[in-house]
Amino acid sequence: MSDLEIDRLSKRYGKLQVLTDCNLMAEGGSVVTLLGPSGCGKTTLLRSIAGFVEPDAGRVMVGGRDISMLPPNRRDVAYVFQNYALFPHLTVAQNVAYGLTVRRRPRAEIARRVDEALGLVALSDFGGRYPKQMSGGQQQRVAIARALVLEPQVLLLDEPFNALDAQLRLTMQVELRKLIDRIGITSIFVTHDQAEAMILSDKVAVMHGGRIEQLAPPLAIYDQPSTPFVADFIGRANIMPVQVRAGHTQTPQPVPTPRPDGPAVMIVRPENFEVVPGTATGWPGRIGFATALGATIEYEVDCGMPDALRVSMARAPGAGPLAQGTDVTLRLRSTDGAIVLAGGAAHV
Ligand SMILES: Nc1ncnc2c1ncn2[C@@H]1O[C@H](COP(=O)(O)OP(=O)(O)OP(=O)(O)O)[C@@H](O)[C@H]1O
Repeated sequence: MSDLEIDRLSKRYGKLQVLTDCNLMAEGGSVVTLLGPSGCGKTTLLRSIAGFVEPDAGRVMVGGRDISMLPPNRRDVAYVFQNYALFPHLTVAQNVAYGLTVRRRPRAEIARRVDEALGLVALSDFGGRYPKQMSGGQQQRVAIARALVLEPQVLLLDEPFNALDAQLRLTMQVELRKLIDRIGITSIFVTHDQAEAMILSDKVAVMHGGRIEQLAPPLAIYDQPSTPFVADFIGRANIMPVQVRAGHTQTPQPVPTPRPDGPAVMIVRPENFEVVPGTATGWPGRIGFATALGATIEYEVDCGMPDALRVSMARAPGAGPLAQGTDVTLRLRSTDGAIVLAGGAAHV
């Protein structure tokens, strides 16, 4: 159960700065997810931990030991690839045994550890099969067993569920989280799927343009995003320019904030707005789009801002949405739930 620490890691390819001053701490036995849009540097950071990429600056420490200078096979970390990378001509057991075989472990030890690893991923009876005789989810479990058999200090997983359909993906996410809890291995997981990050992670590192913009537990990121980009990437967000004066936003419902006077950005989650017909205290607007999704009703309300404001309200049994074109007022359910950040939303 070793801690993993990344200290001011940077990497550039030619003129392209791919990682800038990345800091990250994963406590022993916890799962940290690297989450961000395509090209933000997630895989490069993961590969730097594994030793497949040589950073220009910074350190990687496992259990307090600096492993930055070690080759990949001496780092005590295991890597699960997106496409499983199983050897088709080897059986499941031989695939799982591979890393131990090249390390020339005694045969009896290999047999015991392969049995244990297959047991961990609930594939004890499948050792004699070939990869092509297994489903996608089973092949992914073989790939995970092949990593775990090495008993690494750190498990690195690069979008391991990409090839699976939505239902199986969800099952595998839950299974993987339970497995990691059971064996208590520090794990770093790459995904661009925010729901996956919420399910799997103790902490999420939201990456943007080669930087880690926020590192925090998933709900803390949802409730207290540190930048408009993070707010928009995790869940849905209404992002509104506002003015702050004397500790409050100058908005129809003033929101208290410690920010100094001047321009700021207010973030309101769609479920923190409610639509009330007619005029009241709040943002006056007109319903531009309404749809009932079963459990919720979703509105887009034109309040004279560049973007319509989005609202998500619980649907009472039998109730339908208000008609498009209805004049309404948007109200905050909770001023505490509105987030006020420093001004200059240009980087959203
Ligand atoms: N070996 C390389 N040489 C040059 N540029 C590279 C190399 N590897 C990655 N890059 C560039 O670095 C940037 C980050 O790539 P990376 O694969 O880390 O992103 P990512 O966040 O994992 O993206 P995705 O979600 O699409 O896999 C991209 O612009 C990519 O083109």
